[in-house]
Amino acid sequence: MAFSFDTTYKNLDANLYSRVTPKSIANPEILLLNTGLCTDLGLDTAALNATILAGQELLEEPIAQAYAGHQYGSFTVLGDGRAMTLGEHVHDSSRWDIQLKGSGRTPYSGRGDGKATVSSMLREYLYSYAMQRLNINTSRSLAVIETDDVVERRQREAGAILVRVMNSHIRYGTFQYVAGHASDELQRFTDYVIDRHYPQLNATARTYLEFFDAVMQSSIEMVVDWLRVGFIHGVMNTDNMSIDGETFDYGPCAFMNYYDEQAVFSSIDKHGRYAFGNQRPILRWNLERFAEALQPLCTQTALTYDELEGKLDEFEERFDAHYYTMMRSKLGINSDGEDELVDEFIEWLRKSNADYINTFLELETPGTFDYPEFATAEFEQLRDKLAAVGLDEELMQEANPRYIPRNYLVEEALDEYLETGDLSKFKGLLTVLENPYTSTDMGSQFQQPPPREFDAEYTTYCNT
Ligand SMILES: Nc1ncnc2c1ncn2[C@@H]1O[C@H](COP(=O)(O)OP(=O)(O)OP(=O)(O)O)[C@@H](O)[C@H]1O
Repeated sequence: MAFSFDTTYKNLDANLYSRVTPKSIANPEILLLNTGLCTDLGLDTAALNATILAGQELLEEPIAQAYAGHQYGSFTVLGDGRAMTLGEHVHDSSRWDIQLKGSGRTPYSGRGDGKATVSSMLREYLYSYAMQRLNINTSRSLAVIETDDVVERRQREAGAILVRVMNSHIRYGTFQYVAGHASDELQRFTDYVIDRHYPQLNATARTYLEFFDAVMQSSIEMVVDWLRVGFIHGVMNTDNMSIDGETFDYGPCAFMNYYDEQAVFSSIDKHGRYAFGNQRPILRWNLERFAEALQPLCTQTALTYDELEGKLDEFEERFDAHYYTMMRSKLGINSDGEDELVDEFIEWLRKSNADYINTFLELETPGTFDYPEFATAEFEQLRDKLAAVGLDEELMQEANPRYIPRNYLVEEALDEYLETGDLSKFKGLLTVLENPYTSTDMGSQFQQPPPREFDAEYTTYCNT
C-alpha cells in the first residue's frame, strides 16, 4: 500500500493553512528510503516510487501550514515556506503527517526559493535517523529524493526533497499564529491538538491547564535527552518547538564532542543563544511564549493566567528532577540522590573539556581510551567515588551511546557524495548509527573525536 490519507488539519479554519501544489520535477531519483520506517507506517516499499515520494502523483491536495514564531528572540509571522504536507497517513490507529521539505514555493515563501540542497536533506536524514535510534523523540525521514534542480547556496548543488514524518508539525509557533490571527479559533484549535496528541486529558477536570503541563513535560523530556547525548539543536526558535516533544528541523544542529556548555556551531548564532548549555533556559523562555499564546483561552474558558504561571514556576524543579535522574543513569547510580557527586562530575567535565561520549565509556571500562585527561589522579579519584555508589554497567549501557554522528565524519561522507556521487561512506555511517548502544567491530573508527581545531572552526547553516 502507498499512503492512506485522512487529513484532519483541513477541517480547521482556512486561515491556518493554504492549499498548495509541489513543483514539478523531471527526473526524481530515490537516494535513500527508510525501510524500517516503511514497516512502522505499514507501507509497501514496492508501492512507493520516486514520483509518489516527490509529490508528483497526488492522492489529495497538499497543504502548507501557517505559523509564527520567535526567531532569535524576535517575533515573526511565518509558515511552511519550503514544506508541504501531502496528507495525514493513518495506520493501526496512529496518525502521521507526511511532509515534503524542499518541494517548492508556497504562499509563505517570501523571497525564498522553496528549495533544499541535497547535502542538507541527506544531513537531516542522517541526524533524525541517529536520534531515533538513540531513543529520542524525533521527526523521522522516510526518503531523500534528488531532483534535477540546481540550488544556489554557499555553492551550487543539486536539489532534493526530504520526506519527513512526524506525529504532527504543530509547533508552539502555530499557537502563536492562531492567538494573533484567529484568536476566536484558539479554543477549537486547542481542542483539536488535545484530541490529536493528548486525548487522555479530555477526561481531566482542568483540560487546558493539563495540556500546558503535558507540553511542558514532553519538551523537558526531549531537551534532557539532548543533554544526555550531547546534541545541540542550534535553532530553538518557537516555530521549531513541537507541541508533542518531537525533535525536528535538523538544519544547523551538531553533536558536541569536547564538553563545553558554550558550544555552538550555527553560523548565525553569534551570541550563543542556542549553545549546548543554554538549551534549558531557552526551553523555559519558549514555554513562556507558549503560555502567552494561550492567553486568549483565559478569557474564553476557566483557565487563568496565574495557573499557567504557576506551572512555569515548577519548571526548574521539574527539569532538575529529570536531569539528575538522567545523569545518574549515565553514571550507573541506581539510587536517588547523589546530586553533589553528579555536580562534581560535571565540574570535572567543564574543567577537563574531555570528549563527552567517551568519558562515560571510559568510566564503564577503564583503559578504553588513552587520553591524558583520563590518566589524572583527579579522574581516578572521581571514578573511585562513583564506583562506591554507581557505575552499574547495565544502567550505563542503556544511557550512554557508543556512537553518535561525529560531525567531521558526517561532513566527510557528505563531501564524498557531492564530489563523486558515491553514497557508500554515508551508508556506512547509517549502519553504525543503527545500533548506537552496541559495540561493533567496525565501530572504533567512528568513536574518535576530531582534532580540537576541527570543532573550533566547524560551522553549520540554516535554510540550506
Ligand atoms: N529556501 C527557502 N524558501 C522558502 N522558505 C524557506 C526557505 N528556507 C527556509 N524557509 C522558511 O523559513 C522559515 C524558517 O526556516 P527554518 O530553517 O526554521 O525552517 P526549515 O528548515 O526550512 O523547515 P522546518 O522548520 O519545517 O524544518 C520556515 O518557515 C521555512 O519554511
